[in-house]
Amino acid sequence: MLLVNLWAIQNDPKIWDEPSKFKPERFEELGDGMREGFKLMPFGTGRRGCPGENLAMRMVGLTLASLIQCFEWETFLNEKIDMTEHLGLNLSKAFASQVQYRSHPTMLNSLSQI
Ligand code: HEM
Repeated sequence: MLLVNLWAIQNDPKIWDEPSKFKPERFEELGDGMREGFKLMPFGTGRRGCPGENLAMRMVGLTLASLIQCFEWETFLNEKIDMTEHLGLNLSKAFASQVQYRSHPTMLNSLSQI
């Protein structure tokens, strides 16, 4: 079995400018569904690459946009969210965030009909 260290590739400063910074604009020039070669492979690649990639790329954006558009989010006491990474086979946050949310006033009508 071959395990590729994607974390190392995706955090390599020789490949990415300031790899640990949140810079979504670095992907702006990529068209819909286009890849960044072998520099970014969240869905694997080749024959065993993820067949759900196109669906996932649409659903993740749609779900995130819906959550932002429909609800107002805040942390308790307005503390900053700790984005420290927990290193393991999968990358997750080291500390869970506690947030509270309420329906956005302009969305109340639509949400109450779901
Ligand atoms: C953000 C969402 C997703 C991520 C990050 C993701 C990531 C991956 C990765 C890394 C692999 C292994 C690829 C490899 O071995 O090279 C994989 C395989 C697979 N994924 Fe996804 N996936 C996602 C969503 C989905 C969805 C929505 C579906 C189906 C509707 C799906 C179905 C599959 C299947 C069936 C495989 C196994 C393919 C094979 O072994 O031939 N995935 N996925």
